Amino acid sequence: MTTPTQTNKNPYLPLWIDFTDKIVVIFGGGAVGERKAKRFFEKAMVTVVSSSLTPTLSEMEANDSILFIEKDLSDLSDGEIFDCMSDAFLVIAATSDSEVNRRIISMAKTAGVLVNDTEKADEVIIPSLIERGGLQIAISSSGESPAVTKYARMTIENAIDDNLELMIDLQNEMREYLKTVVSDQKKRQEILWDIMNDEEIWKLLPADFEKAKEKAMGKQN
Ligand SMILES: C[C@@]1(CC(=O)O)c2cc3[nH]c(cc4nc(cc5[nH]c(cc(n2)[C@H]1CCC(=O)O)[C@@](C)(CC(=O)O)[C@@H]5CCC(=O)O)C(CC(=O)O)=C4CCC(=O)O)c(CCC(=O)O)c3CC(=O)O
Ligand SMILES: NC(=O)C1=CN([C@@H]2O[C@H](COP(=O)(O)OP(=O)(O)OC[C@H]3O[C@@H](n4cnc5c(N)ncnc54)[C@H](O)[C@@H]3O)[C@@H](O)[C@H]2O)C=CC1
Repeated sequence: MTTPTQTNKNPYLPLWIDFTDKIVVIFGGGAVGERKAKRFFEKAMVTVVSSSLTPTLSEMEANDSILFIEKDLSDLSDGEIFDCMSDAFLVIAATSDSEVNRRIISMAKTAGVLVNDTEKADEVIIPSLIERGGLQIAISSSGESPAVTKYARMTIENAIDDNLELMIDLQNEMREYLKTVVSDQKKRQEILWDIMNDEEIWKLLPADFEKAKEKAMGKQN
């Protein structure tokens, strides 16, 4: 019998997770560990376990942006590695020693902690990310070509309207306001799309937000 999951060969799905107060433990403080630390440090609590750090990671440690545990992982027992990841929500295996990475991944799986393998697409993939205020676009090639993922990010960044963040602010204010004055959801939806498709509002946004809002307010009549 064929189930829907069996016909869909790509097993990945994106999720948006709130990382506040979550612990991310990155093993390996090289170029890749640094890129991953930059992704997470403003949202989560990041610990880097490594025998060395890049200059940028050292600076981040000095600023208390990350916690650094200086260890040669080859010298550690399984128990000691477990201790490093015991409170983690996500573990990232990013050392240049493949054997060490395999050990970390197998231990994280045993401990039931989510794990990102930087050497191949495994349980968790770290995507490319575009952020414009509340809007986030995550991109992945399911591990098939990180270069294409990066290229797609740059292409999409160039295609995004510069004023998207301002439109998000306006839409957010308008949708909250409309909920209080227009009881019919379909009508609210129509008004919001009317605002979105108004060239003049897009032009007003960077010049005069209040004027753009005035014009948007006029749409409810
Ligand atoms: C599976 C994955 C594991 C993971 O989650 O880390 C992984 C694996 C590997 N990447 C490798 C190489 C490169 N990685 C990049 C860039 C990024 N890699 C990222 C994610 C991922 N990389 C995950 C899959 C993502 C997906 O699904 O598409 C991004 C999106 C996020 C981030 O890391 O921040 C970030 C772009 C950020 C941005 O700028 O937008 C470039 C581009 C460049 O720098 O030019 C290159 C060189 C070119 C190339 O090889 O394509 C190698 C070594 C290959 C070798 O030995 O030859 C492996 C191991 C392997 O798979 O062989
Ligand atoms: N996912 C991705 O985007 C990419 C992944 N890779 C993979 O990422 C891994 C790391 O690559 P880079 O950061 O460029 O290497 P790197 O050489 O810049 O850094 C490796 C780090 O691991 C640490 N390390 C190595 N052995 C250790 C041990 N026994 N104990 C403690 N720390 C140890 C080193 O001190 C160093 O900080 C490689 O396995 C590579 O295949 C490479 C490029 C991109």
